[in-house]
Amino acid sequence: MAGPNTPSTAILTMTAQQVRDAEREAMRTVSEPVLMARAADAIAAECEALLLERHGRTQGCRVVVLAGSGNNGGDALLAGARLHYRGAATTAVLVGPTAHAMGRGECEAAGALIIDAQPDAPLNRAAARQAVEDADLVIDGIVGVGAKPGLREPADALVAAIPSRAIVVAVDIPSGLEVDSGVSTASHVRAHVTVTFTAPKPCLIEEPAAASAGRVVVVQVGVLRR
Ligand SMILES: NC(=O)C1=CN([C@@H]2O[C@H](COP(=O)(O)OP(=O)(O)OC[C@H]3O[C@@H](n4cnc5c(N)ncnc54)[C@H](O)[C@@H]3O)[C@@H](O)[C@H]2O)[C@H](O)CC1
Ligand SMILES: [K+]
Repeated sequence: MAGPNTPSTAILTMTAQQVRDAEREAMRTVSEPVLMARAADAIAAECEALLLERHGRTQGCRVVVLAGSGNNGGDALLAGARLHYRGAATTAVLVGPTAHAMGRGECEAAGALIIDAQPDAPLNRAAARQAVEDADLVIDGIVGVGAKPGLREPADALVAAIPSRAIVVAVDIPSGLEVDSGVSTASHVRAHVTVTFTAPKPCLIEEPAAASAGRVVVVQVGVLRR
């Protein structure tokens, strides 16, 4: 609940549309891959700090990236590739009908394991589920500000399989939440930390949704608040 010194959320937050407009403006001078690389650097640094705090190392820690089709999945895949280069064992689980090309390419180049959980392939689904159950850290890149609320299959079942001991880091928002409100009725990710870009979104500030975001880290990637 807001206290006397808490600024109004209208001042603090940016809606999905406001972020999209600001991002479009920024991309007149900075390319999308550069913005995404900055986002991925920040996500990977946060994940590494969490793994060091919990396990004393990154080396050998099992990182699972749940990646949807959009740029949110791209950010998460790029972060997973960076963690793999730093000694973590990254598994990228693709939960959308397509995968972000640059993100997938960087995971492949790094040597991370890639499981496409989308086609109706029971073996892939079982392998994806096992990877999630074994994870030390899960990066939620299922959807970001481009999303409609709720989780679809296979993401829904995979999120339900995340063990309570795993650290969960959400990219931009916990997937499944309604970006611009505090409503949290649809199925969604429950994160320990949310790494968000440019400004917090309303769902990261307004209760009850905010309870699913955990600690919120706001990262400036070069998109100006307007
Ligand atoms: N704001 C910034 O400065 C930057 C943000 N970045 C990241 O980009 C995403 C937004 O990416 P976008 O491609 O526009 O959308 P999403 O990835 O959120 O999702 C689109 C994708 O998801 C499908 N979809 C929609 N709803 C659902 C659902 N409920 N379940 C499953 N799939 C769904 C839809 O069909 C599309 O295919 C932002 O959040 C940041 O992470 C930039 O990387 C850097 C700058
Ligand atoms: K997300």
